[in-house]
Amino acid sequence: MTTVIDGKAVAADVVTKVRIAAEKLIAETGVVPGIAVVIVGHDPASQVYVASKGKKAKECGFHSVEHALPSDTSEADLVALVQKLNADPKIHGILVQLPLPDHIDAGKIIQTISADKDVDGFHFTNVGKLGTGELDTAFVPCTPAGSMLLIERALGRDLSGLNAVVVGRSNIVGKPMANLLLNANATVTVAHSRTKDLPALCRSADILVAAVGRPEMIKGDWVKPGATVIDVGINRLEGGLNGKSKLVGDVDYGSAAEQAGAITPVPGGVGPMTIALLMANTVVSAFRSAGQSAPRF
Ligand SMILES: Nc1nc(=O)c2c([nH]1)NC[C@@H]1CN(c3ccc(C(=O)N[C@@H](CCC(=O)O)C(=O)O)cc3)C=[N+]21
Repeated sequence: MTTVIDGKAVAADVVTKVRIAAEKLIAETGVVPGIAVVIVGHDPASQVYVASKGKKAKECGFHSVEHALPSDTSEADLVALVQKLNADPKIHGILVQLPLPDHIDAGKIIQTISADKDVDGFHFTNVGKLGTGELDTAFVPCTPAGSMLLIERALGRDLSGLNAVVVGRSNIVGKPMANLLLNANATVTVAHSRTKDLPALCRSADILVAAVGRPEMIKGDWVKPGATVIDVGINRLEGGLNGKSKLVGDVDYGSAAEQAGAITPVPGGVGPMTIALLMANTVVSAFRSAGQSAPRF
């Protein structure tokens, strides 16, 4: 029987733990975890994510601010805002929603965020700490960290001896995902558009993570029977029911679910975990700033 991994339920568990940790920190130190989300421009999908981040932050009892800037905001003005947030003692987590407009150098903005408040885990310091296994003081990117929690829950055991294949090599998902799996003792292969015989490689995976951004690319006959399949893709397709758009992953869910031992749906899989781990990283940041040992998630 295939297990459908309930990302929404696991995310709700994580959010409850975050709220309890936040209450404890507030009671013991008076420090209220604070998050700032910055969005430039009007991309409707981005606005939806930013709104749900604000809502979850309130649920966790955080101080939460949102800066919605016009699409013609200059790079210098955005740098100045990030510097102001870096210096603001009420803010423990800063997230600048990506992608940014073309006239702004996203890399420069990310490196301007203080590594201690980089709850996205994109700053070189945090990338380096993940790469060297310094997970106690790193911030790990939210989507791979959330995917890892789903994998651990689905398997309920150490990953030693298991083959993991990550399809996609982005800095945001593929590369950090590979590092996390390697840290957990899996044998990891990272595949991408130039990989030879991708279906055969995928069939070798006990853990298959799809993060390519191509709707329904990974088919059922690419999945090893019993494998754990994590679908990071969020692709909005036109022509769903009643002319509404339809959300699909990078995995062809119908055929893959027939092979997989456990599989994440889209929506309701990795997406809610991303937001939950953002809250977790923010409360951890607040604990660190108060000189307290941070909870683990
Ligand atoms: N600096 C930065 N950090 C991010 O983490 C970041 C970002 N920029 N830019 C955009 C992407 C996208 N992202 C998602 C978060 C939650 C869902 C999510 O909750 N999805 C729901 C469905 C939502 C829907 O219906 O659209 C689900 O999969 O069930 C999706 C996508 C975070 N991102």
